[in-house]
Amino acid sequence: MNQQFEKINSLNGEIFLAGDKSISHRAVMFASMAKGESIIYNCSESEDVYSTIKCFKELGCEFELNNNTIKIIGKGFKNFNKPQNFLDAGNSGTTTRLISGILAAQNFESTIVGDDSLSKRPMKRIVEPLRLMGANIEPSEHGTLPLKIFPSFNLKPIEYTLKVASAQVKSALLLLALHLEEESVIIDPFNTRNHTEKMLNLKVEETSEGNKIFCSKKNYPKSFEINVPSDISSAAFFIVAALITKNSEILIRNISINPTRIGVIKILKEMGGDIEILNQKEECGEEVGDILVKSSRLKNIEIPKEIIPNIIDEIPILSVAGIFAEGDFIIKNAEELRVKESDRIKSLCENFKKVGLEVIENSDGFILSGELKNNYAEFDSYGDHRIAMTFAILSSMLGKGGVVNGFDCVKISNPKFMEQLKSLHF
Ligand SMILES: O=C(O)C1=C[C@@H](OP(=O)(O)O)[C@@H](O)[C@H](O)C1
Ligand SMILES: C=C(OP(=O)(O)O)C(=O)O
Repeated sequence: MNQQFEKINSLNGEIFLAGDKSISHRAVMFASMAKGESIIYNCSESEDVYSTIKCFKELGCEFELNNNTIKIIGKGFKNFNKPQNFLDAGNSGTTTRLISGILAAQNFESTIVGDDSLSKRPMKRIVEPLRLMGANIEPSEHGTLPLKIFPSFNLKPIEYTLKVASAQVKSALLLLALHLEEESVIIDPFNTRNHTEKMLNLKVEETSEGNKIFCSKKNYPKSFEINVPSDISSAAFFIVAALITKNSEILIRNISINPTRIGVIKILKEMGGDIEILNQKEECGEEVGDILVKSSRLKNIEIPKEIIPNIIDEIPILSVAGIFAEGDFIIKNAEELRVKESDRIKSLCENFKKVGLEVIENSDGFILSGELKNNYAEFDSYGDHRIAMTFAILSSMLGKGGVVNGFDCVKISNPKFMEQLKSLHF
C-alpha cells in the first residue's frame, strides 16, 4: 500500500500509545513459561508480538485477548507441547532469538521459520554461544533461518562476554540459563536494553568489564500481572515531528523511560530539543513518565559510540531531526543497522538522496549534509516499519508532502501510527 502524506504545519495534543514491544515480547514469553494464569495489561498491538503469541499457542499455551489485555495460561517448567507445525516468527528478530534459548532446553525437536526479511538476518550470533552451553541447534548453511533445535542431554551453564551489542543474544542465553540448576554469568559490556534482567529480577553487578548478570533455574518465572508502559521507540517518531514543526506542543502519556532506552531523548535534548519528562514513577519494576515536547531549534552534536546500542531503533527517526538541525548529521559505529528488518543504512541513504541531500554512506553509518532540495518525494519503506514511519514524518515536512511505498509494514510495531499522527494535527 502506498500512503500519501500532506504537509503538517504543527502538532498539538495528547496521545497514549500501546505497550512497549520489547517488554511485551518478554511478558508473553515469561507468562507462557510460568505455570497458570498471568495477565498483561496494555500489551503491544504489534504484529511482532502477535508472532510471539502464535509461537506459544503452537507450544500449547492458552491466550484470551481483549483489546490490549491478554490473559495467558502458561505451561510451567519444561512442560510445553511438542509443536505440530514450524514455529513462525514472522518478521520478528526478538521472537526468534529469545525463543531459541527456551526451545534449546526442551525435550522435543522444533523448527523456527520467518518471512523473507527475517530469513536473511544473522543467527550465528545466538547459535555459537548457545552451543557453548551444549544446545543442539542448527541454522541453515548461511547461518540463518530455518533454525532447527533438537533436544540436548548435556546442557551446561556458561560464563560468557557478549561479542555483539545485542539484547536479543544476551536474552537468548539468559533464557536457556533459566533451565539449569547451576548459575550462568553473562557479561554485557555494551549496556544493551535490560528488560530481561529486570523482569526476571536477576542479580546484576556493574563491573569494569561490563554488567555481570547471574541467572539460574531459581529465577524461572512464576505467574504475574503486568501493566506494560507505552513504547518509547514508537513515541520517538512523534517527538521528532513535534520538535521540527513550528508552534507544536504534544504530551505522550506513560512512556517507558528505562535508562537503557532513552538515549534518543538524551540526544535530542543535547541537540536543543525542548523535552520534559513529567510524572515520573515506577510501575511493575520499569520507570515511566509523560513526555512533553515543544517546537525547538536543533543543532547537530557528536553522537558517542557508547550510546549507539541504546538508540539503535531510533537512529532512522533521529536522522530526520538531524536534517532539520544546524550542521551535518553524522552516525558512526552503527553497523548493526545493516542487519535489521532492512539494511537500514542503505534504506536511509537511498531515501535521503530523493530529497536532494548530500549523502555519504559508510560501512558503519552515514553523513547527511546540504539542503532539502525537493518539496515532494516518493520514498520506499523497504518493507521495514521504522523506515516507513521515518519517511512518513519526513513526507509530512515537505512543502507538497510525499508518498511512502509499502507503508502497511508499520503494523510490525505500530498499526495505529496513522490515526495517532492524524489526531495530533488538524
Ligand atoms: O531485545 C529486544 O527487545 C530488542 C533488541 C534490539 O535488537 P538487537 O538485540 O539485535 O540489538 C532491538 O533492535 C530490537 O528492536 C528489540
Ligand atoms: C529491530 C527491530 O525488531 P526485531 O529485531 O525484533 O525484528 C525493531 O523493531 O526495530
